[in-house]
Amino acid sequence: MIIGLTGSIASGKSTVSQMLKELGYPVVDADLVARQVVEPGTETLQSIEQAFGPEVIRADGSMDREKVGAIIFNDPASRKKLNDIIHPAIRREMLRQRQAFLAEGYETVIMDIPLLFESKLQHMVDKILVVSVSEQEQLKRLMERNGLTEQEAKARIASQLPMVVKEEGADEVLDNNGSVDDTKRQLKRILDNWLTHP
Ligand SMILES: CC(C)(COP(=O)(O)OP(=O)(O)OC[C@H]1O[C@@H](n2cnc3c(N)ncnc32)[C@H](O)[C@@H]1O)[C@@H](O)C(=O)NCCC(=O)NCCS
Ligand SMILES: Nc1ncnc2c1ncn2[C@@H]1O[C@H](COP(=O)(O)OP(=O)(O)OP(=O)(O)O)[C@@H](O)[C@H]1O
Repeated sequence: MIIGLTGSIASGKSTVSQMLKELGYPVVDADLVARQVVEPGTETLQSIEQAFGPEVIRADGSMDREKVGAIIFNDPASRKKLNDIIHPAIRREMLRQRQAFLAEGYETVIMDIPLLFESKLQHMVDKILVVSVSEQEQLKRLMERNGLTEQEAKARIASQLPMVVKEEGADEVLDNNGSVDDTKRQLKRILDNWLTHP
């Protein structure tokens, strides 16, 4: 079974993904893949430099993530430009990693994809698990984790589909407003249910 793990920014996907790894599941992590496909020397990074200018490349040849983030989270046209360049490469690499895990004999693979709904990737997975938090908790956690102002954090939240739309598209919603232990309990219950009654 291919399980799609998604949610909104700072809703707790990485926290849940870590729990899944500890339970022994293989995880394809879209945020990690997004870093791999723009490593220095890749064609994707060259295209980004052409589109956004040499100022988004650091002296060591890597992408300046802070600069690119400041541009794309505040401007939908730039976000689309970046997505059009980077998403095909991300999708190819995610499918390759998924195949590799299946070929190794894993029967369940987790695909942690923050933009699963925005990029209409529902077809890539059999079940969708949405990690959800209240708007208030999301804003607080995002500001704390990334050291962002309220305005910067709100711009990032607004660059994705509303939480409620993702919940509506989910097979199961995991409520991550409570403690990490509470989230782990919910996760185990959902997995037990899916894997015993697929
Ligand atoms: C803009 C970038 C450089 C900012 O890097 P940074 O290290 O600050 O953030 P990180 O990559 O860890 O992403 C954090 C979260 O931001 C959100 N996010 C990232 N990119 C996007 C996007 N294009 N649109 C909406 N939300 C996004 C996701 O929820 C993601 O989990 C980076 O996010 C990026 O390269 N984005 C484009 C690739 C992409 O769409 N990644 C999302 C997973 S497919
Ligand atoms: N149940 C919880 N209680 C308290 N803090 C939490 C809980 N779950 C996650 N956090 C914290 O909230 C922040 C966001 O969580 P996490 O990084 O897992 O979110 P994410 O959905 O992966 O974010 P992103 O979309 O940016 O990759 C982190 O600092 C994390 O430690």
